[in-house]
Amino acid sequence: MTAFLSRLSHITFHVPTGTGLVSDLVDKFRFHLFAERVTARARQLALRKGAAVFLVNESDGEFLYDISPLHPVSTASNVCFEVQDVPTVSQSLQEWGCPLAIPPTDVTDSGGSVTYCVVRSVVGNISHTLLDCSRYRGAFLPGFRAMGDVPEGLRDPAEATHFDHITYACSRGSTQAVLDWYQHCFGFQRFIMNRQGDVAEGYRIHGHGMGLRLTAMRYRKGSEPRLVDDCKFVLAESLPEPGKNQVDAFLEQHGGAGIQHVGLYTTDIVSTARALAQAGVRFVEPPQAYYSEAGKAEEIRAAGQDPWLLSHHGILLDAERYLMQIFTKPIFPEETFFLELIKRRGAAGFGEGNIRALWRSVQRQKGQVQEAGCKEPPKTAQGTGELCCCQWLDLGRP
Ligand SMILES: O=C(O)C(=O)Cc1ccc(O)cc1
Repeated sequence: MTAFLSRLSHITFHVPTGTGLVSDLVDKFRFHLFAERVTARARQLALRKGAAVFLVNESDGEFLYDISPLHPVSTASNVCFEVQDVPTVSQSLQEWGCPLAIPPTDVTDSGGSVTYCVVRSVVGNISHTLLDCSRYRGAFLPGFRAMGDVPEGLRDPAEATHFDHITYACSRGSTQAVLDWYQHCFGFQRFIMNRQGDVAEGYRIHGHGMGLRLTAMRYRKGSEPRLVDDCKFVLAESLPEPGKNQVDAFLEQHGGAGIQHVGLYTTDIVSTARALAQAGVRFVEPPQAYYSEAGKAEEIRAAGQDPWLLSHHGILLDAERYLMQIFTKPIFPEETFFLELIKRRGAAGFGEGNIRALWRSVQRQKGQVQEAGCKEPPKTAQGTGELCCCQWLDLGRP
């Protein structure tokens, strides 16, 4: 029997003490710190934005609800799901040859009790904590102390409602094995991101120095596919092409496959991007050529959006039934994990059109620079002179 998941609970980071991740999440990304567990050997802090919850584990001490990954760099390494019956799920996983890193374990405090286990996935350092919280009424999990209420009522201009998707950077040639594992263990199902996608091959963006294969999957609750607003998973694999792209950079600097980015859903991407930028979040700046590509302004207007506003904030619009997205710069010193804001209007994909459009705009902008004999890097949307979209995907970097 497949181990069906009830819902995504939270995503866990492991960082050395004093990295500043918690203060960045609070001060810049406007998450609310709502629960903590502090012992002599570990500090675990839970932060929330809408239904999106991050758990930050600091130092490599004894954590509850996860293994100590002893990873050389800061990492997001655990996607935690709620399940109904941990002992049955863990037995099935073991029968399929998935060894448990932590067997079913009960933790109790005055709010009730929780049973959990941890299974290592087949992707890099990613593991999954499986939790049964049905007997728990506390703020987060047993062992955590509540830290004040999340403000309600007033609308937060930096709002985000939930995790839209989680993207894994996968090693070359591993996509099929990853899909098979998630399908077999948790009943994940592949889905086609857009009309050009292919069941066997996923969506390939290939040629002229750009090589990326994107495949999407989502989990099922019981026998039903989850609703569209539930968290989806993207497998990003780099294809052999000259030059290094963002997935290659992740694999190298992270020390193997792992969680590359998380998409936070927002209903008002312009307000959220503006509020986060004002709070100090650094976003990737697409080249101006992205917005001046033939037909782009019309496409943006046809979607009811303002081309100037989108270009001012660096928001991308993929017009295939459309979605808007904006990427932050990596949040750790390495070129590894970053966040994305995303707003969908009917589109189920992940901005594949944007990746192509960005690539074309980089090529055009490079062409203009060469024609003008210009040695300076071309200006970006916000005029800083940094060609940040190259940094984003390393699209066509010379
Ligand atoms: O657009 C998204 O959110 C994706 O998940 C697609 C994607 C995958 C890998 C990248 O390095 C950049 C973008």
